[in-house]
Amino acid sequence: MITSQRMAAVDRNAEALGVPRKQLMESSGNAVARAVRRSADPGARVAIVAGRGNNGGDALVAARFLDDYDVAVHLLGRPETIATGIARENWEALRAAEYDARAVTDSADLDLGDPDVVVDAMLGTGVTGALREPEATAASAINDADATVVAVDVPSGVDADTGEAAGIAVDADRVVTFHDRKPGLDAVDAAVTVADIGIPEAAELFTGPGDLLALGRPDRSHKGDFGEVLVVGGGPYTGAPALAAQAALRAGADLVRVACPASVAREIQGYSESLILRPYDGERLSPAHVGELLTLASAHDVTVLGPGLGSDEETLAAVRDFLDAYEETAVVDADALEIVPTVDTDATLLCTPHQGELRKMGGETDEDWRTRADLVADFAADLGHVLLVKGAYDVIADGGDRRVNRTGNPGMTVGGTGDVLAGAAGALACVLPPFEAAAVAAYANGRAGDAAVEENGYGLVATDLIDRLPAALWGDDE
Ligand SMILES: NC(=O)C1=CN([C@@H]2O[C@H](COP(=O)(O)OP(=O)(O)OC[C@H]3O[C@@H](n4cnc5c(N)ncnc54)[C@H](O)[C@@H]3O)[C@@H](O)[C@H]2O)[C@H](O)CC1
Ligand SMILES: [K+]
Repeated sequence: MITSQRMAAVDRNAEALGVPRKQLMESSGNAVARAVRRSADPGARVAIVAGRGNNGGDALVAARFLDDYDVAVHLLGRPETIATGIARENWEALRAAEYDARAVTDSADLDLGDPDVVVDAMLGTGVTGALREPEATAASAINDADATVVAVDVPSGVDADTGEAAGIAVDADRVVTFHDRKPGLDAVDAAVTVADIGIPEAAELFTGPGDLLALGRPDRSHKGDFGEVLVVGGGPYTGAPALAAQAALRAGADLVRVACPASVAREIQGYSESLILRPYDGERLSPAHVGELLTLASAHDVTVLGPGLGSDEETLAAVRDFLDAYEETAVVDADALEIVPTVDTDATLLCTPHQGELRKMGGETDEDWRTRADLVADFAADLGHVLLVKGAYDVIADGGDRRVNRTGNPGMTVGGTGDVLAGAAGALACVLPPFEAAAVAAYANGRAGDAAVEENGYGLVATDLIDRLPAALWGDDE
């Protein structure tokens, strides 16, 4: 099963791996032609009804694979309104090769003839709302035809994720869907074929520019309108909470506050005026502070728990008490991680251990990233939380899904890059599900580190990553 949003991400990742969309469209079109061959013998009359998007593009390709059929192509709309270059190029190829291909601008002019097969390629995963004209009239003409209806990817008018139709939808006999089954097809009464269109498995397994699409594009007037992050950190160490807080801001959080011991407040403030501190009395986090921390945390979307807290037993007892009572989303990092396996919490946790911390949590790791991915996936399933295990290849797992991040470089083993990652994950977890937030945070943190090394060579320091997070998250794709 794959949702439309994830399909778009995988599509983009495939392109970044060197498999361009036009090649995917050629494979999709070929799969559509094979479905027509399963529906009627050569010589049969095939009416292709193509929309202006890539769903239509797939069928414009299919026409070239059906020369031994009597094919007529009906493009709904003027050719210059075709939405993508790859679809337009396929239209122009049909015209240049003098296929029977006509543009229908008024649905009253749509005449399917008396086809044996109709290919429904009006709309696929790009449909929004009820079918407008001319697609709506075309859909009823298709439904009235005495023909086998082959739908491309999803019957037009059906939402690929829910299977619902906001208005009229094509009633297909067969559906050829691409790469993986769409959830909405379970609600469709048709014979569904899943066609492999040559998307490498790596496009799903490895993070890539497609994973950033889930973020949307904040308009230029302001950074991502994300949410509010509380960093609970500081004590023995003061740089860590400051790095995490600054990273959360640069990764799109609207507001970040740092809850820290009063004894180190001035030192933490010294890292940046933009930090808003909420000091609690004393030198380190202790159970006495947990009540006020829970109140403070309830005014934020996500808590980043751990940077610089230290591992004093009072502090760890406070971490346990906090997680026992907390029910929202928390990124857990550094010394706080060792509490997670034995705490029974209703909170949604995104844990960011390096391999040493993973072992301290009771997890296993391995030098080979494939083995490590299996071990981390199993441990995440036992733990019941999201794991982002840092390494040359970061492994993200939530017990179901898993992803591997390849961005980053050896320079990033320098102290503090983990705090930056935790802060970025905190901001992203305000707007994305924790698994996606972890994958995007790992990808962006590594890309920021790669950009820093590209510009300055090695000798990277954690603060070099912070300023590069916005470009890594919203910059032009690779
Ligand atoms: N993801 C993959 O790996 C591949 C997908 N392919 C095919 O691409 C379509 C998705 O294409 P897209 O251009 O994003 O959208 P559609 O063609 O489905 O529709 C967009 C098109 O339709 C118009 N539109 C939207 N809503 C309505 C409406 N309610 N009424 C009328 N018109 C509507 C919109 O304006 C656009 O013009 C996917 O399904 C696959 O078939 C690739 O080709 C192969 C790889
Ligand atoms: K369709």
